[in-house]
Amino acid sequence: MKLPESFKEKMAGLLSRKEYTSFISSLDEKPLKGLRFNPLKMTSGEWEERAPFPLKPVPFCPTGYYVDEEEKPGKHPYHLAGLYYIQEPSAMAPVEVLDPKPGEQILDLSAAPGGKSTQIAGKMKGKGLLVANEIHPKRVKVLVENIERMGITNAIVTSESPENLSQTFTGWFDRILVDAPCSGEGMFRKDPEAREFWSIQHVEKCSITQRKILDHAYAMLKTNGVLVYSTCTFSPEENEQTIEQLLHRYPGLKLESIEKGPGMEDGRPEWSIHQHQSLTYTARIWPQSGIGEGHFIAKLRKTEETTPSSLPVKQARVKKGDLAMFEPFARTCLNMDLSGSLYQVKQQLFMLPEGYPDLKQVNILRGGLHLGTFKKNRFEPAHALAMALREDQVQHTLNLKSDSDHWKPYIRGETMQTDTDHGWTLVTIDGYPLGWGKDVKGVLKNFYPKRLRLLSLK
Ligand SMILES: C[S@@+](CC[C@H](N)C(=O)[O-])C[C@H]1O[C@@H](n2cnc3c(N)ncnc32)[C@H](O)[C@@H]1O
Repeated sequence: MKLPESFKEKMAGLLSRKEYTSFISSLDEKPLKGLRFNPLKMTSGEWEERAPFPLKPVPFCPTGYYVDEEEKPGKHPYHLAGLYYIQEPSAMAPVEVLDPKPGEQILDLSAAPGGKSTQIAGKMKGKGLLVANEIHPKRVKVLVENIERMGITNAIVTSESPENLSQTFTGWFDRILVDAPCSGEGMFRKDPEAREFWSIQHVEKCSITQRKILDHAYAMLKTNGVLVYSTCTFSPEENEQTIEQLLHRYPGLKLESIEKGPGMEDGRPEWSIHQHQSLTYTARIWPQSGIGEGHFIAKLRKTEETTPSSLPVKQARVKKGDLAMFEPFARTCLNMDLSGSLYQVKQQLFMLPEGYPDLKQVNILRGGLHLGTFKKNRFEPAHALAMALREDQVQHTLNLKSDSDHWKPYIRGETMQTDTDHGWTLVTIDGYPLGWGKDVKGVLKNFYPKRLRLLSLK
């Protein structure tokens, strides 16, 4: 592999000769591919029964699997149904270290495209509140799509700088993940652009950004809260040195030891300025380990007393006339009660997650589960709602089978023939939702979102 000369020189200076040889030769091997099944939609037993290609478990992530190089998991309809998320295996490790629990308030500060947010949500089981934030306005759209595809109901998607977000959420979160923007050396096997873009100056620039992000993350953490910092790069400036400086700035933060399974190594105190031995508590994954492309992870706990912002819980609210449009839909289409937590923003209807705070100064792209849109005299359900339902929660389904090609016309946006007149119908693949159709007198009008039709057929 063609690598920047100054990168090679730097790594040769850091690693022993044996380590360097095995590191450099591993970069000539094929990158590892992986996916995580979605525990919000199925159990691991169901997944193992249904998995459409051969899989090998990722040792450090119970929902993670290695996928053979020749498989194309992005083309299977189970991907469209949100049954799994395609993710490089070592990127599955930080959320296992974060260890989110149902009912907690959790922030993913740099969340797009959503690999780690969707993993966090899987562990929260729909309980508590996940704030998935992405500063970049374009990238946040993909984040919303992935949150919706995976059927997540308890997330707010925001697009703010860490600085702005910390004005609202002082001392508020039980757990925060900072999966920082970095120089991406762990992407070298996967992404030629990462190799071309690399420079010593970029490493330095990233390390400055990371330090600023961490200052704001610290401010947003509760007393006793857990902060996990991760990067997909090898440079000490962005890893051990960033953590070392963070510990100097905040004596109230304590490093906690990460349990290392096979292939995970300790962080390197000798690569930091003050060589704190506790930096061995951090974890490194190297490509030569054979378990993933490369990551650095640190786990910290805040011991300093912090007064949390007092944020009032948002009150559910829908205009009476609009509610009268939603109710017939709910009565004739759903087998579940959604009333009580409904909230309206102009023509859009949402289901608020439990304990959803009233946020005035935050740019919110998705405040909970998008249920649908009030049109002229009718309610049209959202794709996000379809993706968050189970087939037993609706009255009418049209089930397509993944072992025939019948699902393809649906995701191309074509109408389909039925011999019924059921109205709103959940279209499923082997029983798992793909989207909505409206069945009127034997013809199912297609409501698979236009923006996804193109993506799905690529
Ligand atoms: C490594 S990626 C996140 C990947 C994501 N956690 C996942 O698992 O899918 C880092 C993210 O940080 C965002 N970012 C860039 N500059 C930032 C800043 N100053 N503050 C916060 N986030 C930033 C990038 O737009 C990018 O989406």
